Amino acid sequence: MQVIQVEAPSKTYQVFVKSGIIKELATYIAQLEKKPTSLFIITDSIVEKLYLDSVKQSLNHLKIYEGIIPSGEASKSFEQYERLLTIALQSQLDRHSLIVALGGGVVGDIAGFVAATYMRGIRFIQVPTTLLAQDSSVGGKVAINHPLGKNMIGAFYQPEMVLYDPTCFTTLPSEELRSGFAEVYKHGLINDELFFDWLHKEITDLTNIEPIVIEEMLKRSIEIKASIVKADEKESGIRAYLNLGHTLGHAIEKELGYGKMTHGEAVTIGILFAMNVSEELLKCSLPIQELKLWLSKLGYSTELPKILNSKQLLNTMKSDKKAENGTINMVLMREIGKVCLMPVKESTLLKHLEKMLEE
Ligand SMILES: NC(=O)c1ccc[n+]([C@@H]2O[C@H](COP(=O)([O-])OP(=O)(O)OC[C@H]3O[C@@H](n4cnc5c(N)ncnc54)[C@H](O)[C@@H]3O)[C@@H](O)[C@H]2O)c1
Ligand SMILES: O=C(O)C(=O)C[C@@H](O)[C@H](O)[C@H](O)COP(=O)(O)O
Ligand SMILES: [Zn+2]
Repeated sequence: MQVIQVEAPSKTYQVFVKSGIIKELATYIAQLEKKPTSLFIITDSIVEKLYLDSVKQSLNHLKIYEGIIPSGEASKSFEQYERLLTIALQSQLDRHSLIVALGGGVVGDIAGFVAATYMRGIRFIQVPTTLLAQDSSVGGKVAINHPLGKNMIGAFYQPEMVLYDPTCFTTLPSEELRSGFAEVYKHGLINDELFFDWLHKEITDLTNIEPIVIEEMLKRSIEIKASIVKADEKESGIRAYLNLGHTLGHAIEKELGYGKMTHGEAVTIGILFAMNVSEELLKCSLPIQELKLWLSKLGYSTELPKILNSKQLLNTMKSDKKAENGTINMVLMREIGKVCLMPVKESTLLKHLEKMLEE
């Protein structure tokens, strides 16, 4: 078992990575300082069928309620948020109840936001089932989307613990593996060249990764995220680096319609875009072609979908949470492992968007 400690200023907690851990929830819940009065398991319609029974297996001595949302990004909505709160109220959850977020980033984000706001905040634990969730389950960003922008309504609210079972990856479709892996190699690009080089060498087929490599990959990726969250929990500085590729990535997700392209695949296009802009503004040379080749071999599309419109994308990018007074701030790369946050002129962005749309 790998145990990674997250020392966020507001709370210290542990991420346990262990095959089969979803069947041992009761053991971990018993370690909480105060026993929960009831559990509210929030999951989605696909994960419910695959894993809910296994999770419930060890929990039969506790009062359990369930909230199932439809699978997919469109569920990070006001409608599902209200529905979950209604179930919580009807089930008479109290301040000592515990929310269990069983699923990927969508479930983790909405369930965490329910936990953060129900009766002004009750405890929750993350039980991630996707590769992407090595990012989303750690660090306490919880949110829902607004029709006008991604993750616009949310909070910083840390879980009590994260119980991560990598055997869940065996049922993940390949596009979801790609989505998750984007947030893994992103951690290498922003913080650790050696890790990025190791990934580049080891990962040649996302559907066939040795368990030992998965374990190492999760450990290092979560350590990087934890170290950044420790230094800057509420994103007043370096936490913004975790947003590499997201200024455009989030705009792509919103413009295509939530759920049309996976988060990580949109972020990948956003990362390539940020690298193009970085080369111009920081006068650096980045291995863009090499990265594109590797990503294409892994099945990623590295092109901006042609149905998108550059001006519309730019307009959406202006409402990115890193923008200040209408100026877009982007995470740019100086070299692998070294990034910075910089204001970028609209004309520069538009030029690179148009160039990418012509490719
Ligand atoms: N809070 C954060 O710090 C943070 C970080 C990164 C991403 N995110 C958010 O996370 C979301 C994306 O998360 P995601 O990629 O996990 O998406 P997701 O939760 O929608 O899961 C992807 C798909 O896989 C299915 N699924 C989940 N686990 C499965 C399993 N083990 N086997 C088979 N199918 C399974 C789901 O039903 C869904 O259809 C986005 O909304 C993104 O904005 C948040
Ligand atoms: O944890 C963070 O900080 C991140 O930025 C991680 C991102 O991968 C994630 O997609 C996050 O939800 C984006 O946050 P947002 O503040 O840009 O909505
Ligand atoms: Zn992300």
